[in-house]
Amino acid sequence: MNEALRTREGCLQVLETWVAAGWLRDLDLVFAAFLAREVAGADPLLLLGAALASHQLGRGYVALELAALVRDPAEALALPPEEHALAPQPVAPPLEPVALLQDVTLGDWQRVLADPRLVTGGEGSAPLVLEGTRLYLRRFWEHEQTVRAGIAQRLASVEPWSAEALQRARVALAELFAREEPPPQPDWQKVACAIALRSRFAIVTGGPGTGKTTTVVRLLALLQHLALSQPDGSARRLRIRLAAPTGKAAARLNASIANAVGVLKLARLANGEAVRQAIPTDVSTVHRLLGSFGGTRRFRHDASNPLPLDVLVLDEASMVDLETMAAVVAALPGHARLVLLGDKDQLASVEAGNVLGELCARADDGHYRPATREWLEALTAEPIPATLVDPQGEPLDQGVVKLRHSWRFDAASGIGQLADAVNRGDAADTQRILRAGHDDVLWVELDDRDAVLRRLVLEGYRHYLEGAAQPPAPDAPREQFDAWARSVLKAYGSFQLLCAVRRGPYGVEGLNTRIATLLHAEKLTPAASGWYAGRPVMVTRNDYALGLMNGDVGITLPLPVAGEPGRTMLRVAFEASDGGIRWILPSRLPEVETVFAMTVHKSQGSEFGHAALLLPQEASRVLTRELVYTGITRARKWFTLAIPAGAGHVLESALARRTRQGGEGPRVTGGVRP
Ligand SMILES: Nc1ncnc2c1ncn2[C@@H]1O[C@H](COP(=O)(O)OP(=O)(O)OP(=O)(O)O)[C@@H](O)[C@H]1O
Repeated sequence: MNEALRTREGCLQVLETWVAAGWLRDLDLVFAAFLAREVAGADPLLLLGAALASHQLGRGYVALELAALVRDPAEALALPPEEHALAPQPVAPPLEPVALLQDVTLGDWQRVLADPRLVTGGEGSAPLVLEGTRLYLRRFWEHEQTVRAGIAQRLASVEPWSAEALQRARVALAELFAREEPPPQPDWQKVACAIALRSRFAIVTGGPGTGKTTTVVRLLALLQHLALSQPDGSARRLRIRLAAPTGKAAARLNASIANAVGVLKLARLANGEAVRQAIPTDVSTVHRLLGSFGGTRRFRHDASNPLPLDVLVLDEASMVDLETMAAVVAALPGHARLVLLGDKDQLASVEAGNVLGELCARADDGHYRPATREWLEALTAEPIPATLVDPQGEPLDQGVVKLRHSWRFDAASGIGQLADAVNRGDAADTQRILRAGHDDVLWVELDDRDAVLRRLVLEGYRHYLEGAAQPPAPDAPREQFDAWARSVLKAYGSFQLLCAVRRGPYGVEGLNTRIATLLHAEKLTPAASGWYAGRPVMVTRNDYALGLMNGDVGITLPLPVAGEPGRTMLRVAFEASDGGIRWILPSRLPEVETVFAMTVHKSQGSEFGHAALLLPQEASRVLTRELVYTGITRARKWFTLAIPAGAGHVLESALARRTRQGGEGPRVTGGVRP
């Protein structure tokens, strides 16, 4: 074993050099040092394991997968980080994990982890938990248990239905899905409603425009109709709440739900209008729903003070991390239904835990048991394909449904086809679609002198910047300024440049500076740095006092100063979820960055008329199939893929690499599967 692993001091020293080089967080080292102090004689390798399990959390993995670590330490830990080539180097390069761990076997790990003072299989209160070959920090193991138990309990709630109740549900479903034009068979939206009706837990996953919102509104109508028409005097209105992980996602769902409720065809349901009135359209963020205490991890609603509701719909669930999901599940009353909506193929949350991706890992193939199929066919009269039936299907499979038909992108649409090819990791098909000359998909090569980039951003941003330069008359009422800000924000939202990485010439940091300079040179903005009218900014940290969340985007605009005619002052205009405009002084916004270019990660939960994805010159670990897919699916009407000259291989390598789903890398919530 490496010399450094013979003593605790040696081990901690290596960790210190890793922290100094920016490879590990301070937190990871502090955790290992704390355990070294608290437990006399703890093995140095065990301390290393603790620091690495903590490091993995910082990377989004809820556990350290020891088998993967032994197989390939550099890949399993992403150390040394690839971007370290771009960062200033410390004087002496640190010892690399590959060298440190080269002769450490799985057996060595298992031996040192058999120290019940620090590691158990879950019992007691030791700070680490070992489950199989996965090493957890206890808190995250507990979160996994909470989610697993909450889902299992709800899935087990399948109760026999009376023939009368089944008949009422069948008729109501048929009414809700009655159409002039028959949809492709089976109608997965209808099947999804039947699946969600059967137990208290369901996931509806699907790509963009497959009708997740449409489906959930019909499901809520169905549930409310059944509850309101209970024949035995127990009729009552269900308490339904809608939530999404970010303010932006909540605002978007708010608008689409309101629209979908408005167009619901309920005339033929006995209590149709009462049902419509009983479907809420206001969507809150998960944090607001749970009642967060400022920046703390505690919530007002938890197991001891459950949420007062009967049905919770959680949209954009792919962005929900394990800790948040555990908080949601813990705060649900036992009888409540939980319905998750999201696109399983998108990037997972930045925080630890790819919950939706893990839960939907088998969704493509259904795995419905014959009894489930029978129930679905009886209720919906839709034929369930035999290929999706599996007598060995797991309980979780019975609660998951994938919508398979896009209503937004028809078969001829380039965006739909491209998203599908990327999702399958089919490089040849992706190339073919990019070159096929679709109206909605463009492929461009970036040059050294930024001529193509210039054209893209001028086309994309000119419209909103010209709007930003034409404020109402200084004495116009505030409402006019609000309306102006709303129109500028809307125009800004019609185009977005997306980056895969932060650093390097095609990383978000460098690009934002270049684009600001470029727009200023074109006289579209009054300055290229500092605060200026038209500067778009993104909040980078939750600010509970201001009510702004990480990821919120605002635009800097001049606003007249009250009582001082003719004088204006720059403010940043943010659109609130109710459509109102909030004008915030720039000096009150310490944590913001310019956002002409945005990372794909930050763009999750948003959509743009035209999205342009810029790939970097080099392949890297962060460039994955899910990232490219997420970038493409941000586009509603047009998508542009921009690749630096000579970097065609970057796309191919991204398609061949998956993030945290399946594959060889550490799995995240592998234990969630009941
Ligand atoms: N069964 C259907 N028949 C006709 N049009 C539909 C149907 N389902 C959805 N649509 C239409 O397709 C579009 C997308 O639907 P919806 O917003 O429900 O999808 P989504 O999966 O929630 O989309 P997003 O990608 O925005 O999350 C909407 O315009 C909707 O009216």
